[in-house]
Amino acid sequence: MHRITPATVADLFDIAATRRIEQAAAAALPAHTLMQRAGLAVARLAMSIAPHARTIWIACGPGNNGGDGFEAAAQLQHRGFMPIVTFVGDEHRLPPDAKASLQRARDASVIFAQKPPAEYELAIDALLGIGSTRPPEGVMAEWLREMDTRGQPVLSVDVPSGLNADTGVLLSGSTGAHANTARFCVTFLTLKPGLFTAHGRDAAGTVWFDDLGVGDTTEPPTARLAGAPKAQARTHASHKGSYGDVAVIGGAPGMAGAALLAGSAALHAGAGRVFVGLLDPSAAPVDTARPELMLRDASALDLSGMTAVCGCGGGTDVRSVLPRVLATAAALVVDADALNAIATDSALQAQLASRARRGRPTVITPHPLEAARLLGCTAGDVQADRLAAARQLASRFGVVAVLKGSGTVIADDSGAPTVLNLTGNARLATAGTGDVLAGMIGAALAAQQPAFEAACEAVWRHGHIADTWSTNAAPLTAGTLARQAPF
Ligand SMILES: NC(=O)C1=CN([C@@H]2O[C@H](COP(=O)(O)OP(=O)(O)OC[C@H]3O[C@@H](n4cnc5c(N)ncnc54)[C@H](OP(=O)(O)O)[C@@H]3O)[C@@H](O)[C@H]2O)[C@@H](O)CC1
Ligand SMILES: [K+]
Repeated sequence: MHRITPATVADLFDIAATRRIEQAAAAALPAHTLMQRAGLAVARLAMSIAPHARTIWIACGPGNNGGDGFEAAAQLQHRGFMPIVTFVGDEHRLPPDAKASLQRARDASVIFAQKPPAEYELAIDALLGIGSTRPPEGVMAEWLREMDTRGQPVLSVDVPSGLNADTGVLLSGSTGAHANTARFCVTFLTLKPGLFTAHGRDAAGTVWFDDLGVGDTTEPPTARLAGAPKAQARTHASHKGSYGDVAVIGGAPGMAGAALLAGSAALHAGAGRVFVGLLDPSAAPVDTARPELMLRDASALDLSGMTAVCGCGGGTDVRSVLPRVLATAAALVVDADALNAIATDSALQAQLASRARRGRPTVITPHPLEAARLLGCTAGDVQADRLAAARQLASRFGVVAVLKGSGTVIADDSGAPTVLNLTGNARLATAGTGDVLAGMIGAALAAQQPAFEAACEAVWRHGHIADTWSTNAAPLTAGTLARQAPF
């Protein structure tokens, strides 16, 4: 069993693949072995989360997830803890593994109760796993709410109950995201994408993985965790030309700050030279705080040898420069208002899609609403399946798509597994952090990194700054974030 961190490199598998892996493994082992291993893993993690616990509430559901809970109860009872099981379901309709584990819990003299204990030190959620098909309701929903509000740590078995393990969507009725409840999840056989995006990260908390001794699989992964990027060594004899030129195009009247933030981020992320082409004709000719940034009129920049970062603070004015940017930029990051302009203009969409055919790398960085506009759907549709939405964007426009949000998704149209990013936190929920990310990706592209790798690495580093920001330090603003951009 090991803990998943932002440094973890691992494949992720959807529910269908997990079922196939489970079936193959179960067929090769004596009956009930997998569930006994799963229950033991739950008990071990429970003991390490709450070593001094006396009472442990285990809520068990009607399927094999509940079976894992019964098995954990038996194990904890043998180790001198007091597990109290509440069960919702029909004992006679339990699957065979779960039925056997229920018997083992009874044989171990585990206490079964109708209601959760008045006092407990840890709750184990074994209500629903990957077989969750609809929103939990009735007593199940009540117990999930109770776990969420009692303030004691919660350990989810396999997946938080009610969470779709493929998409990370939490079906209504369960909450799972109460900020004051410490949450843990031990997941079995495979890591599931839904644990790491949409509601998944809040609902699961700290994730542990146990392959139940099954080892590697030949199943193709659904997605992957890419881990920490390697530090980029720079040769001594390199010069500013070695790291390329970035041109930020944006900053319509009143919004110069967004373009300057992206420029600052590109600079700190190691770009050789950074130009900022402002769309505001009355903008100051120099940014005295960052004199390294070369401010220009957007229309005066020759982008043919540059990486353009287009859209930051672009307003509606960015529309007029987009045809030239899409046609001429050697490499391109399309962000914010440039994405909104493209979403409403089929000619610009065709131009964007034509870049791949011309061998020009392009990364787009939408948040869910921008993604929805590009796909002609709602933000809710995008959030309902973030991996699918990112893949659709990538294939429709021939780009690398970075779908921002909790568990940023990075997809391209090469057929390579989609990447889910594990860095970042709510410190990034402040204005301008998206501009900083666009600038960081721009710097990586300008240094000739392949677009998918550039996007994955910049997203990881951007989130890592927020993750390692000291709680005693001043709040992390976008300006500070840009200055921390590492290379
Ligand atoms: N077999 C093994 O050896 C191993 C199994 N493992 C464990 O098994 C888990 C998968 O087990 P599973 O397939 O039985 O699915 P699970 O999530 O328990 O629920 C299915 C039941 O819930 C019901 N149900 C669904 N939604 C509901 C709702 N909202 N409210 C109420 N009921 C609802 C559904 O009913 P139905 O939809 O059919 O009406 C069905 O009865 C997996 O996540 C892992 O923990 C691992 O330990 C590896 C070893
Ligand atoms: K569960």
